[in-house]
Amino acid sequence: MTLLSKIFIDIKPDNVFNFLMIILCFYIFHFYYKYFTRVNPLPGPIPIPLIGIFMVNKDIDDQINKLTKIYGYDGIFEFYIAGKRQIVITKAEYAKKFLTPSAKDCKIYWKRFPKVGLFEDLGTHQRGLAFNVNFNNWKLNRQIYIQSIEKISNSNETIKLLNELFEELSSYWIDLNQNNYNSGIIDLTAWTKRFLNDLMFVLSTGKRSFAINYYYHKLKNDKITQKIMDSEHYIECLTYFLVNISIAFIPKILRRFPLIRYHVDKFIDVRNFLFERILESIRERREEIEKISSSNSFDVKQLKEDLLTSFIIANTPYESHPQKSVDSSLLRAFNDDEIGSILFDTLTGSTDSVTSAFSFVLYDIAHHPDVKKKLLDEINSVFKDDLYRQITLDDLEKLKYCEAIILETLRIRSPTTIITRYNKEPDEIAGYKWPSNTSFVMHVRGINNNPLYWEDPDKFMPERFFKPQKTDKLYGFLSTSFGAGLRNCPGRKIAMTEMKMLLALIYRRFDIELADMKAPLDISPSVMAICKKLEARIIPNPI
Ligand code: HEM
Repeated sequence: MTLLSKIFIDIKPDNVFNFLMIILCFYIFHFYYKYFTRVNPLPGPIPIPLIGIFMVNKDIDDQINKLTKIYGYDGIFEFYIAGKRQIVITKAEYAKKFLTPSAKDCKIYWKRFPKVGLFEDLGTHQRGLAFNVNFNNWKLNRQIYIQSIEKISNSNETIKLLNELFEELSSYWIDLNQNNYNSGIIDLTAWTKRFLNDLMFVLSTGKRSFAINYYYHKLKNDKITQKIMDSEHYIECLTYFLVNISIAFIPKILRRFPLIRYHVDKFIDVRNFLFERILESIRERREEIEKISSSNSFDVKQLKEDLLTSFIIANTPYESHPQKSVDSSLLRAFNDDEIGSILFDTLTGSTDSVTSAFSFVLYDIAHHPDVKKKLLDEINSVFKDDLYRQITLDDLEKLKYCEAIILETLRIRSPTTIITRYNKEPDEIAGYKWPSNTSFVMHVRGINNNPLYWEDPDKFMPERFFKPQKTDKLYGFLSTSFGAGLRNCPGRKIAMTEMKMLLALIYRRFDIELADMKAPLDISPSVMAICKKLEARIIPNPI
């Protein structure tokens, strides 16, 4: 018997407890020693070791917002999340290096995360977009992504699809209304999420999913087929993944702890299920493309314009715009896992974000009758009495007030709470010199509601966007909700198209009354402000 095993056998439960207590005391001492000797001490709450400062079961965006109001007056403060120091920036001037980065700053502040724990274990940190930590690989993916998403963001086909899906949705709403389901009250967040999922599924994979169909039949207690049920399970998984994304960052050493282990395993199962569904679509589409392209009369124009097709033909002779200024060793066709990772980021990033933003928009309109009146006036002036014709791209162009409402909602409250960046090299920010790998957190609401840049920042005034804003000069765009600089949100155009279309489509034909005007927004306690539900009475306008 070795000396070591003898020692372990001799250990009694009391000794184990004492040993653990000594480690804990040591950890606490070490934590506070590092805290009190940290570089550039900034204002901020004193952290609790391991936990940091946040109540994990409460709206995190709201908690950060309260801290910003207490400590963020100078544009920079600090807080701790799970034992790690975060430098919070609430002044656009200090965030300029992330917002409008020069070529040099791009390289320094390109990283969103230093490590992406679970994704590294799954090997997906070198693929896709959102969690990719390999600069050259990300750059190529991003270039191809921008070209592909540009094609669908403002196309006539996308607008036609939105019109058609809405016809289906409104027929369900009218039927529920006629049958006085739940006294006319429906959950608008639940419907929007399913509508947007069905839309993005077609735009991404060319295939239809049946989430709105499922939801309607579920409410009516109808019999539901397996195919339709699958769409619903998929949506539940998408939301679970996004709401619980912080699980991916739990340090490896903690992942097997009894309570944590269950959540980590569930998170991986959900992620694998979503990924497998995407891989299925890729395999099907590859077969279709091979079949069509083997014909003698094949013309590239015969191929569909969805994202999946664009990724499959990227870096192949079928691609119309070959990629430039990227690492030439990467110029080969994507394999299934690479395409899967890009589509995965699209499907997880596009449904709950737009759903929540749109739920906030509906909530704000309901609480501002003057804004609602102006919105209805604009809709009436564009569509006159013709409420049933398809909305076109030209109509969308004219809906300027609609757009201003969305921007104002996103300014006041966005689904995006924070935007993170790590500096690859030591650098100076806000007059302080920071070592490399400092974690910077741009607080979206902190900048979007800062009185330095916005007149009456707490007031809901869509009209403000008809005048130039101070922020135009600072970072050249109106809202930091979609992130900033080199790594900003590539889906912002399609997100705005979806929300403008939905606003016009809904208010052209329906009136919305919130079920409880006094209720605050119902937000999940997650790093992203995901709206859980928005109950409202939806009343068809008299024809
Ligand atoms: C209102 C809706 C949306 C909001 C508020 C939003 C916000 C954001 C933010 C803040 C980021 C990080 C930006 C940064 O770090 O600077 C981001 C990244 C991203 N978003 Fe969105 N987004 C929305 C909709 C969409 C949609 C509709 C899509 C896809 C169709 C999408 C796809 C992505 C992707 C792929 C990334 C990762 C980009 C990269 O790492 O290069 N988003 N989004």
